[in-house]
Amino acid sequence: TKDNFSFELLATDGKARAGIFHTPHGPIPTPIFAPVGTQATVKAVTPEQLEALDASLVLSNTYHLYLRPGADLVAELGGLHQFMAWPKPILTDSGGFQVFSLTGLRKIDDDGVTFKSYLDGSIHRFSPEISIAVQEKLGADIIMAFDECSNPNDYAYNIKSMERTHRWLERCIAAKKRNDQALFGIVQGGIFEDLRKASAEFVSSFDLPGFAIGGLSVGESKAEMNAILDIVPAMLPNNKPRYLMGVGSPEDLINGILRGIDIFDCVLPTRLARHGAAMTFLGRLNMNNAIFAHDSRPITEECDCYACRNFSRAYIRHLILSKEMLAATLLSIHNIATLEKLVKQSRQAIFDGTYTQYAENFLKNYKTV
Ligand SMILES: CC#C[C@H]1NC(N)=Nc2cc3[nH]c(NC)nc3cc21
Ligand SMILES: [Zn+2]
Repeated sequence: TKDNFSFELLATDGKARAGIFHTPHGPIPTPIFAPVGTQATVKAVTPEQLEALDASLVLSNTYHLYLRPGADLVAELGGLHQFMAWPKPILTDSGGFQVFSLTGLRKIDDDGVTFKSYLDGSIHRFSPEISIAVQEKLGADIIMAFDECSNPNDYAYNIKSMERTHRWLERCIAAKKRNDQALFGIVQGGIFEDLRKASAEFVSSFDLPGFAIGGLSVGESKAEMNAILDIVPAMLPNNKPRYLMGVGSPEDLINGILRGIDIFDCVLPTRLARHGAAMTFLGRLNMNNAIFAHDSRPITEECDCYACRNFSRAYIRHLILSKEMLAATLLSIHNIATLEKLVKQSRQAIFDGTYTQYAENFLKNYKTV
């Protein structure tokens, strides 16, 4: 794994960092936002459009692809990069979060979990070894440790599930066979600083190519998330990428970068798009709104994405009201472009040593819904 992956820390500005994470499928400039392609597609967006958006990392999900079409089929067809025609870096989540959040969990024990398929209710088993084997068949560049995702507020249970997640990390490391995939450990511990410290120290004790902060963006308050982010990143090795799972909105990205996070992923830009909402640096625009009926302007004047270069707000509103599929494509392109622009501007500000001002200015103008 060593020679396939390396993290170059190029600049810091306070806790904010700018770098490059080198992978077998190319470099990932950080800070970076990764669109989510749960079932081996970023919904409503083609790989060609993602390339045009300068996306450099795309996520897919082990849980979903294991259930359909099956990891063996993906491997038979050349692995995820060939299967979804995405030649750049891919990250797969381990199924840890999904089996706990998406399905009626049947049973959890120290060996693994038994769960029901969200597709047909059939019974399946996941364990650290099974998750790693599936992720090795899928072939992503970055793979995640199999962790237990517990209620972030239950102290006693968090101790138990953190211990289990730590045992499972050791089993993931032992089960790994490929050396062209980077296994990221996941720091747990809910909203509890002492547990987070214990988890960060344990996970950091392994020489892994990168580290994720899990257990956030699972319903805790922004204040609770920021309090954890005020302390955890600095507990992780400075020379490895830090990945905040499932985050987030524009303001979450800014707050995460300010606290030393390098990699983000979230379904928000594409999910909002499918519900007719456009992301802007000032907040969200609900494109269904009648105020846009005669509005010939692009979604935002400053955006140079394909949607803003070619279409008016009135046209996009028409597509939404007509339930045309192009609405989801244009708004997804725009929303992904918006988050990629945010992280690109952040990276430049970190090189310029002006990130604090950039972040303050952004948060002042941004109206959280
Ligand atoms: C507890 C825990 C945990 C983390 N564990 C794994 N494997 N994946 C995650 C995905 C997430 N998505 C969101 N929010 C949308 N929070 C996440 C947290 C995790
Ligand atoms: Zn745009």
